Amino acid sequence: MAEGGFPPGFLWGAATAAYQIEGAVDEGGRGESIWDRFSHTPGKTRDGDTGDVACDHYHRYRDDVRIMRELGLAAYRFSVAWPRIFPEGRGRPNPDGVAFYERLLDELEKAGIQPVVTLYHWDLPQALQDRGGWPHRDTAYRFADYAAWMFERLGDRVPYWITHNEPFVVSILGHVTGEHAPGLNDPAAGFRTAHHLLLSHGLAVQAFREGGRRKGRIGITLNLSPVHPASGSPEDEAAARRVDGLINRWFLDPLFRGAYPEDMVEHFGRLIPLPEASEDDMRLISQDVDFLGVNYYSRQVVRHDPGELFLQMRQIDGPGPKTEMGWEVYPAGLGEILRRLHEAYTKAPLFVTENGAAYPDTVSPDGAVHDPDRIAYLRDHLLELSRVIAGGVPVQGYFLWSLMDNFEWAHGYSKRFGILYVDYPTQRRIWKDSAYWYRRVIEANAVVE
Ligand SMILES: CO[C@H](O)c1c[n+]2c([nH]1)[C@H](O)[C@@H](O)[C@H](O)[C@H]2CO
Repeated sequence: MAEGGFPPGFLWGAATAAYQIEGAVDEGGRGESIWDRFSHTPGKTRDGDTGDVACDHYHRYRDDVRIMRELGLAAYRFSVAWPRIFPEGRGRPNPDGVAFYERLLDELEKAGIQPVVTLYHWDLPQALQDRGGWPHRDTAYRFADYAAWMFERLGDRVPYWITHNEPFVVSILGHVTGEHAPGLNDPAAGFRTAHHLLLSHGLAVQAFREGGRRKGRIGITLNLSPVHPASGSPEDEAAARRVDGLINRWFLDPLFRGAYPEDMVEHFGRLIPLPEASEDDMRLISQDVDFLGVNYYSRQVVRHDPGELFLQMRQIDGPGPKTEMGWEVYPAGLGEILRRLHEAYTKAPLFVTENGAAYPDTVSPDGAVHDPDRIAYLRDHLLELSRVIAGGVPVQGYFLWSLMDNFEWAHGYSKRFGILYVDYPTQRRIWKDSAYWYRRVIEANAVVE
């Protein structure tokens, strides 16, 4: 392939998530999620922003799919809101809930766009949280029931299923730092959550396989980052290994090696009561997947800090330019992580299921949204991706985060990741320059200027 080129059939997509774009939180029989509860809790989100309306995608999905078709997307990654399917998280399914997703699938099918469905992108039914949430082992089995019901109902229409989006973020930000729903500060609960998320993934894979030879493929999406020491000192290198041990290896090792990383079990075991990892659990967790999704945004740079309780480390800024999230622009990290996965963890196909950047986009007097920094970010990461694929790593698709500006969790609507600008008061979608650019990339199946 020429520099910047991609193989024939490479899957060009964009990604979103239910709570971040749908709105209509009280429509169609939807039950409350932990993000409804969290975002309506004073002080939890910037300016008290909530996903009550978001991008009103629940009502505007036809127009949004039309834009996807005009962009030339081959695939669209979205998540199903569990509380729309099972308002109480369990029991009787809600026909109006699944009907919304069937209408969305109809539009995608008419547009020739392949659906990539994430079953869990953080919006746990509040009713399950009230019964203990992810720290409670039973929730893993409720997820498996939900997943099995979805496979039965939509299995013939969905070519790619992703069980979970970023179990690290759900576990640590939701249950240890408290920045995300349900807002707990309980490390033991965080590690039980991580185990039960992985267990629920395994139970869902088992249900998918037992449901007969389905047309689709199933995988999981992890947020993965290279972790670099701030200096070559042994202390900083050890700190980097510890952070790598939590962000990357705490999830990769169970999924692909059938066991938690020993160095980290020893490290955390001294601080926190860790959940039991039975042989049966680890066998379920490490079943083969058809693909691995990778969400990549930046690298981590860390130094040793004996005063920090959890990992004795301090994250520091890398020297590169920063996005509006304060994340260093570091395209080489995408190649580093993808090559490491292929060499050390799995020969399964890989998908970049999220990559993108937030910048302070504004609408210019000419009505356009000029976002050269985002185009530069995307171009540099796609050039790196092209090199990785040319080097033999089987990356089969790329999903830009995000199709449109949306509810950025605790940051509310203050951060814009979309290639479509959303004017929230009017809900107008305005193509940013990056949208026109991405359409040209897709048309060329190669990075363009
Ligand atoms: C370190 O970034 C994480 O991997 C990450 C970044 N992001 C994510 N995970 C989530 O999957 C999305 O819902 C966010 O909207 C998106 C942008 O913040």
